[in-house]
Amino acid sequence: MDGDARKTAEGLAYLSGFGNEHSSEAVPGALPQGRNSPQRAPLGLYAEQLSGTAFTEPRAHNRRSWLYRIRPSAAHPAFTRTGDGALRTAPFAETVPDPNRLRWNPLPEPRPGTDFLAGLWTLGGNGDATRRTGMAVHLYAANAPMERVFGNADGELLVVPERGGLLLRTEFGLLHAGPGEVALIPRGVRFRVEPLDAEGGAAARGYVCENYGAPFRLPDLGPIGANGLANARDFRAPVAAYEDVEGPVEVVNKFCGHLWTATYDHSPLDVVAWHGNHVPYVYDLRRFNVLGTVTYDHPDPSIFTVLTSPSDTPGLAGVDFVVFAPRWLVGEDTFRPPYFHRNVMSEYMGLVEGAYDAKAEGFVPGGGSLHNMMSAHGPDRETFDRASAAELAPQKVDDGLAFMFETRWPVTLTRQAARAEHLQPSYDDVWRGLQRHFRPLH
Ligand SMILES: O=C(O)Cc1cc(O)ccc1O
Ligand SMILES: [Fe+2]
Repeated sequence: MDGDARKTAEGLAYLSGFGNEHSSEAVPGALPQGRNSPQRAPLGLYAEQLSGTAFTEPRAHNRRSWLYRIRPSAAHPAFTRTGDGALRTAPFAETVPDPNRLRWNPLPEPRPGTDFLAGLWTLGGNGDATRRTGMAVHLYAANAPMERVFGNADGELLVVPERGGLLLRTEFGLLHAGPGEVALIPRGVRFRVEPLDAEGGAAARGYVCENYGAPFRLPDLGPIGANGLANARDFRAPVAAYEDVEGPVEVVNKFCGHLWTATYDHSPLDVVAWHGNHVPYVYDLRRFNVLGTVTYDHPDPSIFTVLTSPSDTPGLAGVDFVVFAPRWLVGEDTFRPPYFHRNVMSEYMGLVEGAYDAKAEGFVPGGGSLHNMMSAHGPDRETFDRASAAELAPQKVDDGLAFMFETRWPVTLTRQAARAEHLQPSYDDVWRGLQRHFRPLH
């Protein structure tokens, strides 16, 4: 059974560790021993493999799981096209890539009865889902539980709640993620989302990075050593839990950018036992071991990488998930906030709570900013003036939680993002009025 499972505050049990060969059974004896495909699987279950990487990828990166389920996934009728709503997928060609610095306010409140899938709204992205490369930035706002089940063939989904918690019912079991945590649903894994406990009946809100490329993994630590940043043991996978439901269940499948639907005669969340490493997980960003300078200068934000999806070029990520978590700043003779810069990578940033140390105003929880490849950005005028004059005592930055999806290619906007009412009209103004201070000595 799940001897190593630990329960959290929400009463859910989890298995700990990133990339582990986990195993779990909701009914004792459901998991075959010594082989994956016995002639007859225990308890009359069907055995099924779910591959997240090619069979032949190196063992260190290979992802697959074995599922023991009431019906095989193959037992379903044909899918037919359904509306894509506000969901868009790479390649993104609705607009011309924009070199401007852009910033959005939060999404408007959704209509009552909006579930997580209907509440997904795509901002933009890059690459090509059919080539399993690139990424998309989505936001979500949901005020109703999903009745239907969703699965995404196009990539994995990294969910970053900003307001309200989410209960994720997956083929592998239940996960809970609230603001300050992230949840990852691997490619192809079916799930249903229930928004929980957003205050005053407000919609649950957040961000989603859809990663078409190689599955997110922990970054190498190089000279940092064997510990630090996100520690593997803090990632939590669910324990097996299944629905034994006979009757119509709608299953929606995102495939190469479009939504397809089929009505099954049973719930596909019918996995009684499983083992493997292609599994959903949650991670509490407050566990991130933030490293930084103890001498001088502002280090590059790569030291804040939680998860990375590598490309074929060593050191070049398809997308990195980076978190700006509470930390001490002690740099001497140092401009401490993020520096002015132009980056070959493209940066989408969001805010889970509080404020961000490069922006005095206008970058708000639930909103986001995009600084595409080579666009000049950094501290706003107010932050520059304040930090240039600040007394450099040790300072705890603990009034916010920001994050970045940093990607190798420019993010091309969807039409709805380019025309959105919640797109801020004069973001450039935050860098207006930066005074010249140059005084040549002669
Ligand atoms: O633009 C940003 O705010 C993100 C960022 C943070 C930082 O500390 C250094 C570089 C960088 O792009
Ligand atoms: Fe930046």
